[in-house]
Amino acid sequence: MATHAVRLNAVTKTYGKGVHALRGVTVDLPRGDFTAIMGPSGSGKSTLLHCAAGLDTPTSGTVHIGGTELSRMNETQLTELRRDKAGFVFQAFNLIPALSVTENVLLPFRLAGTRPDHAWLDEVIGRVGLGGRTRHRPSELSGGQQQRVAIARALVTRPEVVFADEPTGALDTQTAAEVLTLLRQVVDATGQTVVMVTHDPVAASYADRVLFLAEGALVDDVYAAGPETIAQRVTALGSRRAVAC
Ligand SMILES: Nc1ncnc2c1ncn2[C@@H]1O[C@H](COP(=O)(O)OP(=O)(O)OP(=O)(O)O)[C@@H](O)[C@H]1O
Repeated sequence: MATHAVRLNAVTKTYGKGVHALRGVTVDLPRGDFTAIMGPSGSGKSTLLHCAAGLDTPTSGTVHIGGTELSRMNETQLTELRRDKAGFVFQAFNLIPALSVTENVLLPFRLAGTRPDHAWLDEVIGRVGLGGRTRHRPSELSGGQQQRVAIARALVTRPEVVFADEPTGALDTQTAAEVLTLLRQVVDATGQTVVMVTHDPVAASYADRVLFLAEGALVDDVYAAGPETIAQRVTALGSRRAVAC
């Protein structure tokens, strides 16, 4: 079995004729690791996440999720791969307003036409602390609770990896801390792999490893770092960029 959850090899992404969003990114994201991706606006964080998750296709290079290589897949195969092997958490929660908490969490099974494992469903809903709210609609929940529903939905299929794009971007500091603690617990308790894009050094400090991107290239990484160290590295990226310009 592959030791990496995700492997990128020499991944480039060029938009149109001249926007080099990724310039040859090579990185392994080991199973059971919580990785944060940081970098200035426009450095390629979301593009990297989207290429790693099969939401976008690299211009060149290869992406593996587990043992599966994505570049040879057609759109239908990629859709199935995303459904079976990836979970997604976005800044905007992306819940269906007319559905209850349980129905939102079960959505991946509804879309796939498969049966859920109800014991795991109950465990996931309990884990995110929504056991007493299963019949509520998203509008009856706080932002943090809605993001917990999205996290449960991302976990319920037992994906190879959970991709989170600014999951705390719409939350206040306290609620963000609760959501990040939850993600950390999920990684520690279940060995889940999480990859998270964030602008926030405090959010990134919950990760095992932080990757730093500048102008489409991986330029730095750090393990088990606190917010201050991470913030210093981000500042250093800014000056490196200014020098490069
Ligand atoms: N669909 C697209 N078409 C053209 N250019 C794009 C597209 N998506 C991204 N880009 C460009 O690619 C570069 C990287 O964008 P990306 O969104 O990955 O950066 P980011 O680091 O996630 O930025 P932010 O922190 O502002 O969200 C930017 O120059 C952006 O303008």
